[in-house]
Amino acid sequence: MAGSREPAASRTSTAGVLLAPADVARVVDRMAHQLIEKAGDALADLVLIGIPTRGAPLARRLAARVAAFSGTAVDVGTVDITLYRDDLRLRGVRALEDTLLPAQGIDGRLVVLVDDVLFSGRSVRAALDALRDLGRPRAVQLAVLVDRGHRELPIRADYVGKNVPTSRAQTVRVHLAETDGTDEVLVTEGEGR
Ligand SMILES: O=P(O)(O)OC[C@H]1O[C@H](OP(=O)(O)OP(=O)(O)O)[C@H](O)[C@@H]1O
Ligand SMILES: O=c1cc[nH]c(=O)[nH]1
Repeated sequence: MAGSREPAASRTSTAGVLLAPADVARVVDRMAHQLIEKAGDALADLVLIGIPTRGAPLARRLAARVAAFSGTAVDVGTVDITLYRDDLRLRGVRALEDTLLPAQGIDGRLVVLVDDVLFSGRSVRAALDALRDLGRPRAVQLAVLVDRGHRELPIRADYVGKNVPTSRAQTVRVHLAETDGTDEVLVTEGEGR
């Protein structure tokens, strides 16, 4: 019917477990294959830089899977975005995280920023600002396990594990074995991030 719309309920996810451990493993493997395919001959130049907290173990996992599938070792690192956030004053004091770069650095290389959730895009913007102080990559791309929409900046991911339609009132929680004891992605109601 002209002008008809999907009911609102079908445009958001139902609260609960969105990805179980096996799903997370499958999604990470798919992203690793996509990284290999898109990097092509530049695979040896690839550096996966995780955004703490959970982007860091995610980057290490992706690197391990890329190496397992391609036979090419991939450099990993982490970038602390704490002091680059535009909501520093709103969020209060947070401990600084590690910024760890591979020995070769990032100049002239293909850097893929890795995070667990992409929401407003402000964490990624902060990571881009932090990278600017660390070197000059040939190109920077973005890989996220979950894109939940609601961008507030012109930022999009090059690799998305799962697109999850959400309402603003919902929260997406990613748990990883390294930080939380298990792998899962949850959608919860009403935490209002
Ligand atoms: O696109 P955005 O609106 O910036 O939201 C996404 C960010 O939010 C979460 O981090 P959070 O700041 O909650 O810290 P954490 O990683 O330490 O949990 C998540 O890990 C992303 O980094
Ligand atoms: O739902 C959200 C929003 C921002 N960051 C998260 O980790 N989850």
